[in-house]
Amino acid sequence: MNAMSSVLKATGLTKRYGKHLALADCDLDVPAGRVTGLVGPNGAGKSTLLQLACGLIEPTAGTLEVLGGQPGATAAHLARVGFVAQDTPVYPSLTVDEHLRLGARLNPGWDAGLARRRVDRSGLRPGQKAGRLSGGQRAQLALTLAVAKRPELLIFDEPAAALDPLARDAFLRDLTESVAELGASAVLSSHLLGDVERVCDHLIVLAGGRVRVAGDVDALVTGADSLEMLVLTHLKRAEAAR
Ligand SMILES: Nc1ncnc2c1ncn2[C@@H]1O[C@H](COP(=O)(O)OP(=O)(O)OP(=O)(O)O)[C@@H](O)[C@H]1O
Repeated sequence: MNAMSSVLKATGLTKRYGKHLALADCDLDVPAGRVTGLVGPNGAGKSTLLQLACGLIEPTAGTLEVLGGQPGATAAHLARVGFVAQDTPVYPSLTVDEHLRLGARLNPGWDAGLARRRVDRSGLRPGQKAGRLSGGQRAQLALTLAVAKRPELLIFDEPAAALDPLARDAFLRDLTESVAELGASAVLSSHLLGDVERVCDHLIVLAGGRVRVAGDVDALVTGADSLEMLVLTHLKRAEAAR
């Protein structure tokens, strides 16, 4: 378990695409050792925040520290973060085994045993081309590639959205187990509030590029409130304030 107190710390974080303001002056402090759910309507800025956290794009203003450093600044920092992007992209013409070999070559901390165990357990055939995998199998492969880096932080952008209920159940169980096994932290964006309620113990609600609420789920969801009611209340409030 790492001793760091924040995995993600944003101060005045702002991202513009041309004239469009995707994130506006966001302050965030995501504690280590949590599974954080990032929720919000379409276009809220969730993918933008996660891409900034992976160093795929740069902020327009403000700062974002990930694991105490600048996202994606060095190969060593990249190795500490595992990212599973929306639609869980893989290389269609490479086989499952070739993906694992590529992962081993690109990542200094690659855990070949862990990767092999996950592939066996998910029933993925080593010789199968990734382009022929089902959505659920592709998500399992993408999760394996992210986890076998043994990152300190796993970032997931709606990874389970296209999965059937059984595949989603297996994927979420796997995700939770992987985070626990690694002693890692995770940030997961999702529209599926039931999934968030099941796996997350910290919550960020984004709407219109602004942080509407952030905190531990236990502290935020009190009394008769459910996580779904809490999120809906904040989203309706944000909508009314537009
Ligand atoms: N590369 C880009 N160029 C221009 N505008 C962009 C770009 N990427 C995102 N946007 C805009 O920024 C805003 C935030 O987009 P983002 O993808 O971060 O939202 P999101 O919360 O992930 O949405 P969804 O739930 O639909 O995936 C949207 O209005 C979107 O149209």
